[in-house]
Amino acid sequence: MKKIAVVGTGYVGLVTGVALSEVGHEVTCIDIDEAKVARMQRGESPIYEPGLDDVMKRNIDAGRLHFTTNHNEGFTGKEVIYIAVGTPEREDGTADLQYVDQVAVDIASHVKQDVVVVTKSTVPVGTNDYILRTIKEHLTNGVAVSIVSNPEFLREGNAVYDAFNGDRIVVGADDKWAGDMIEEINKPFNIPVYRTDVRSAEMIKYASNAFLATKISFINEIANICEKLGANIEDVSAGMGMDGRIGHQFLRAGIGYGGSCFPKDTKALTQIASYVDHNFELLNSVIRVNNYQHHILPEKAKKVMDTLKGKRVALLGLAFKPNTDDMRESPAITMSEELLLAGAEVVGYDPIAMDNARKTMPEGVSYVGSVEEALTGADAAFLVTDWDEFKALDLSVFREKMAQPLVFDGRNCYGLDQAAEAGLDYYSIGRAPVVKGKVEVGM
Ligand SMILES: NC(=O)C1=CN([C@@H]2O[C@H](COP(=O)(O)OP(=O)(O)OC[C@H]3O[C@@H](n4cnc5c(N)ncnc54)[C@H](O)[C@@H]3O)[C@@H](O)[C@H]2O)C=CC1
Ligand SMILES: O=C(O)[C@H]1O[C@H](OP(=O)(O)OP(=O)(O)OC[C@H]2O[C@@H](n3ccc(=O)[nH]c3=O)[C@H](O)[C@@H]2O)[C@H](O)[C@@H](O)[C@@H]1O
Repeated sequence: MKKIAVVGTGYVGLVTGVALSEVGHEVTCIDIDEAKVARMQRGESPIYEPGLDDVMKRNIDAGRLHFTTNHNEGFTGKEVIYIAVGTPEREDGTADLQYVDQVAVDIASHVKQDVVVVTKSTVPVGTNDYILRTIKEHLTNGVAVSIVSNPEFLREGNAVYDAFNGDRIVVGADDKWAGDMIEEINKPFNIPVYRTDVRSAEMIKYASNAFLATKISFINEIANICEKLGANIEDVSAGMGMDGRIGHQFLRAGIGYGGSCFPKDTKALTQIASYVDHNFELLNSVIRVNNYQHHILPEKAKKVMDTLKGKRVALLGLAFKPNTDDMRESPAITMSEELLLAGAEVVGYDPIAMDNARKTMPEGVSYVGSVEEALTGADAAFLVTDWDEFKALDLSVFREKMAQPLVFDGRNCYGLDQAAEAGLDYYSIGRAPVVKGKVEVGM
């Protein structure tokens, strides 16, 4: 079992540290955020992630998982250091590498023994070479350093499950012995390991996210066409997905992808391509389609309602997807900006993300503590996030609480017949509208 340091305790760093300790390694997680570290030392996860607290507490109690703000203390005696700091988007869409840069300097100033540096953060192709150069330039003693690219594929909300049941672990190493060491560390997970060189591993991460984003934009385009032609996107997706070459996953039409990674990684990949004079036309279109899709519910509402001015609109769900409190690039943000601009009164409710929503949503949105409160007196309801709580609703609540039962569903949470039976006026994605309790089949 190895002695490991993990730098950065966002989703990726914390889940990586917790998972490595769970399989028996001794792990110290380092973060510069003192409040966060204090919480983690008490066994509290700073992020909402189902199941994470339990595994975290178990390993702290077993003495295998530690947290510190001190790099020197964290790096002492460690054979392996994982980098898991953020690589956010700069204004021009490129990846901001300032945190990675800082970690490289931190490593160089503090390591006192030979070390393998493992990059978990999503970084542009060539960055690992650059990190290694930076470390070597700043080294204060003559230790040997090697670098491995080991990109992360976890999904927020499923992060603990993914850590132990992922489809593959990618190990990109140009030094075979360093790659062997990281493969060995990951053996207890029993997940297939894919070995490659550093640059290919870096590209696998961007290409995977870009491909999944492409599937989503593709199905959203098909949905928008279905709607005009009187076809049903749910049936179309199901029928397409039965082809094993296509698969069912990431064919759910909706209001476009959000979150901390697809939006930033798709833009970063178009920039990476542009450095080598390649215009990534397909991915540029994927991004454009997604931007349009974020506006699709307010656009529908503008068409159906005479005006949004003075109308009370309930937003059900604010997080970018269910089972997370992450608001980064949530479609709820663009949507509420547009509704407020059109003069609507916007009321938001989310089962988990309310605290983060208050920090990130536009000013002017008000918040309530339940679905019922959100719907009371509302002229329209927007389903933004497909939380189980909303999917399980007795649809009579819309008729009972709202000024009029007008529902715009961005996630196709309900069947058309179900909406019709409940007497809703119901507009969803890529399907026929339901008007006055009747499905308007055909064109
Ligand atoms: N969020 C996700 O689901 C996934 C993220 N990724 C990638 O993983 C990387 C990390 O993303 P998140 O976990 O969302 O990060 P995050 O942005 O939520 O957290 C990063 C953490 O690093 C800390 N930090 C910054 N500089 C530091 C330093 N010098 N020393 C110690 N700590 C430092 C910050 O205080 C913060 O707690 C990004 O490159 C992201 O693209 C990859 C797969 C999934
Ligand atoms: O690099 C990352 O950060 C991660 O990005 C995504 O994970 P995540 O953003 O947590 O969530 P997803 O479940 O992929 O959903 C992303 C967005 O796509 C949307 N989506 C997803 C699937 C679908 O069929 N339709 C659809 O609109 C979701 O609502 C959400 O807004 C990838 O799935 C992870 O493999 C990757 O590690």
